Amino acid sequence: MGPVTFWSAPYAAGPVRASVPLPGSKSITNRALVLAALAEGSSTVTGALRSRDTNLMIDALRALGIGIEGVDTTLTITPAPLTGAAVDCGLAGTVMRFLPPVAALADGDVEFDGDEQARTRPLDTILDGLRAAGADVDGSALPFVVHGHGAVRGGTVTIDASGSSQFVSGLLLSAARFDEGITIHHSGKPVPSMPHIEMTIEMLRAAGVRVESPSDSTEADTWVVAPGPIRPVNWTIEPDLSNATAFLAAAAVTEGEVSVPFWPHRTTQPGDAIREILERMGADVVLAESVLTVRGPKQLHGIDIDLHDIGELTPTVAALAALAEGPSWLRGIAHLRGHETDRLAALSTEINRLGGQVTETDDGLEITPAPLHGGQWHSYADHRMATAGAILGLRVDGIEIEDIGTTAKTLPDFVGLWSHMLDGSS
Ligand SMILES: O=C(O)C1=C[C@@H](OP(=O)(O)O)[C@@H](O)[C@H](O)C1
Ligand SMILES: C=C(OP(=O)(O)O)C(=O)O
Repeated sequence: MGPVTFWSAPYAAGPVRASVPLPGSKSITNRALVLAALAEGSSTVTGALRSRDTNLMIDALRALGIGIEGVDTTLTITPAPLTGAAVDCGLAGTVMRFLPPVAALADGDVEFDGDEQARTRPLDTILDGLRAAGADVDGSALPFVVHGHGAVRGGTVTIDASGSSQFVSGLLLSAARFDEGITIHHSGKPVPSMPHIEMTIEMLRAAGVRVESPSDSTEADTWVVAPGPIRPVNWTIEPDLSNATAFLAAAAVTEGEVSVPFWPHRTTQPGDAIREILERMGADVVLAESVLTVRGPKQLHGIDIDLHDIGELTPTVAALAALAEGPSWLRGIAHLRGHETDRLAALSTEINRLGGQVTETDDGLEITPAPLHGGQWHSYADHRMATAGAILGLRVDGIEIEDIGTTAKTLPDFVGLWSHMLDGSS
């Protein structure tokens, strides 16, 4: 670990006005890579995100024997027999939850490890689920080993996926390659981040896999994947809408105007919900000809919102709420305690350090706006904590953000894009 560095978050003296094109979605890129690796022929990925999380996925698949060629955002993936390997998950939920089922199909031992902080992220649910599907797995958290035997039986498994939707997505992505496919029953509190499971299902169907989800059967909380081939696909990746939210928030908090081009008309990305959130908070939001434009109001309203399905947006919404004129309640997000860091604790600690008034509840945050002052903002190796600090910095002079480089998890050029966005502002 290098020395701790702090970045002076730029203060916006006036309204921010900019158009900001964003790189590809982390969630779609990493699903496309996994499906391409398991397909029956070569696939391409165009507009891939290249960031720490996606590069870890690429490195891991290569280590498992998959051919991945190409430069930058255009990749060709050529499946090959899966072999034993060592996989570095970093802090990437998509790598640590999507690859164990792939590893179980390999011939040989696959050793998983990751960042120190990743060792506390929940994994037991998916590793137990894999064992129930007949895989040979040692361990319940990072580091762990999957002893691949070239095939997985599959069948019916019951898991409690209330901690993360990625437990369901991870099993679904590989299940067509299991001898019996898979039937997943969820038993427990509601599964969070359902749009991310929809994303998995849509992408599986695009690759010719037969999937039944609760929305097309009478059985709640049950997903079924039939065994069968995964077709190669030429994937085109949408821009990352969750990363876009920080830039759109810049317009919302400075009475500015920010546009994001190539906004999809229909998407499973949770980031799309920022449109409704910003409107409810008083911003003017227009989607026309694939360009999303947000115009900030004189003063943002507080919001009472259940973010269970779209927890990824919490750090942005918390920053907006801290700068609003009335109180906000962010609910349904207890599972954020298992994200990159305990995001409920991190957001309340850091906003309060700057003079804010945030209380953690059982399943969320209560945010009462208070005059904020400059000071240090700790990132906890969490890309979205760092970007939340940057949003506050636009309105609060003197915020110093620890380890802004952590944004490379999903957006390596955050500083460049943020500075460029501010170039044209007065
Ligand atoms: O499948 C995915 O790509 C993701 C699912 C969600 O995870 P949780 O269900 O753990 O919140 C989300 O928060 C994460 O950033 C990405
Ligand atoms: C929770 C997140 O990431 P991960 O994919 O590592 O779970 C996130 O990006 O907000």
